[in-house]
Formats: sequence, structure tokens, C-alpha cells
Amino acid sequence: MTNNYLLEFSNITKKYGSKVALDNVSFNLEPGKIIGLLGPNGSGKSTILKLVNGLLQPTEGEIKIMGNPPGIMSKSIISYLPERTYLNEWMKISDLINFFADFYIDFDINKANEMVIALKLDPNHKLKTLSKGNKEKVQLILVMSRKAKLYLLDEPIGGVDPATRDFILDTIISNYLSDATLMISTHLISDIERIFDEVILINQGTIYKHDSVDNIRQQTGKSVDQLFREVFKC
Ligand SMILES: Nc1ncnc2c1ncn2[C@@H]1O[C@H](COP(=O)(O)OP(=O)(O)OP(=O)(O)O)[C@@H](O)[C@H]1O
Repeated sequence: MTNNYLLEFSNITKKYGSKVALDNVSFNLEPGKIIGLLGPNGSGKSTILKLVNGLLQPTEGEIKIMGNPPGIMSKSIISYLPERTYLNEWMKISDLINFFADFYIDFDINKANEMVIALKLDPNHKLKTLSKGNKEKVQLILVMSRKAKLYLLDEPIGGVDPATRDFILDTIISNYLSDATLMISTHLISDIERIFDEVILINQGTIYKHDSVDNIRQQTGKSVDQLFREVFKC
């Protein structure tokens, strides 16, 4: 690595056919930060996360994760929670945990089991039988139990009731290593902004603002949620 960036996202344009989803987007992320990726529907958040994870290829531009392009090395250090579940609905929570433990050498099975207890889930239940919010908890447990360097969470807690969100957020932040970076796409800004160090505000495929939450609060006198509502007012 020639610099201290965990992720370099340089001059990325992504087109789906003739649709420009990202237009010359650049940002760099340092290790040890929690970044909120915020923007209206269709602004390009999921596209960014899929590009970083190597599920999509950029039309133009360059992505580097710890100095390397997305590939085998980056997949070993990225833990990704996609917007839709890909897990086998017929598997029990305990089976899914064992499956992940077999698949990822950085998976901490003890941490996963602790989180199952903390989030009041029954490991003998099949995913198929769980409510939407409890399914989300299971997916988060699986993703956060890896000792990854970069966590990419696409809308992680949309289905969880507001009272449980805080508890889940606390569980997340107390269970990842302090030099890891989390990038979280969400519409639940007021619920989650307390854990963000930085935010990237994106609109129609271009970055409106990338700054620390402290700077935003100092410079605008507003919370991120207030700023978002003002900037992206319909
Ligand atoms: N496979 C695809 N084919 C064509 N267009 C696509 C495809 N995937 C995304 N798009 C378009 O690219 C743009 C960005 O989509 P993306 O899913 O990245 O937005 P998003 O910010 O994650 O949205 P949301 O908040 O609604 O989840 C949108 O206009 C979307 O319609």
C-alpha cells in the first residue's frame, strides 16, 4: 500500500446499458471508520457496494482495496451483507453458523453463538420460520462474526423494530475489530447516525458530500438526518 487507505474508489462510472448509475465518483476510506452511505432511492448506493465487493465491474475508473483490485484477496477481507438474502431458508440458525464457519477461515463461531443468545434467537429455528426482522438479525450475525477488514452492509436493519435497532447497533459495534471499516447503506439515518464517523451523501450517481459527522454538525448546526431531509427534499 502506498497510502493509508483501505479503499480507493477512483473516478468510477458505472452504466447499466445506457443508464448511468454512477458518474465519475471518487472517494477514499481509511481503516477504523464507520461510514454511512446515504442517498435517495436509486442514487447508486447498492451499486457502489456491489462494485467494491467485485460483484459488478466499473465501466470506467479504478477500485483498490488495500492496494489491490477487487478479486480473491479482497473477497477474503470483505464481509458483505447484500440487500436481499441469499441464504438457504431451510437451514437452521445453528446450521448456517456451521456453514459459515466451514466456509470462512476468519469466522468466529463463539462470537456468532454469543450474538445469537444476546439477540434472543433460538439456534434450532429454521430461517424460513423467522420473522423478517429476525432473519435480518441472523444475516447480520453471520456477516459480523467474520474478522473482516471491510464490512459492506446494504440496508442492514430495515425490518427490525425501532426498540431493537439500538441494541443491534450496539451489538454490531462491540463485535468488530477497531481497525476494520464498516460501510453502511441505510435510509434509517436518525436511528443509525450516532455510530457514523463519516457520511457519503450521494444523489443521482454523484457525491454531494463526503465529510465527518462532526464537521457536518459543526458547519451546518444540523444532524445528518436534518441535512439529508433538507438537501433531498422532494
Ligand atoms: N441491473 C440493473 N439494470 C439497470 N439499471 C439498474 C440495475 N441496477 C440498478 N439500476 C439503476 O441504477 C441506479 C442506481 O441503483 P442502486 O440500486 O445502486 O440505487 P440505491 O441507491 O441502492 O437505491 P435504493 O435506496 O432504492 O436501494 C437506479 O437508477 C437503478 O434503477
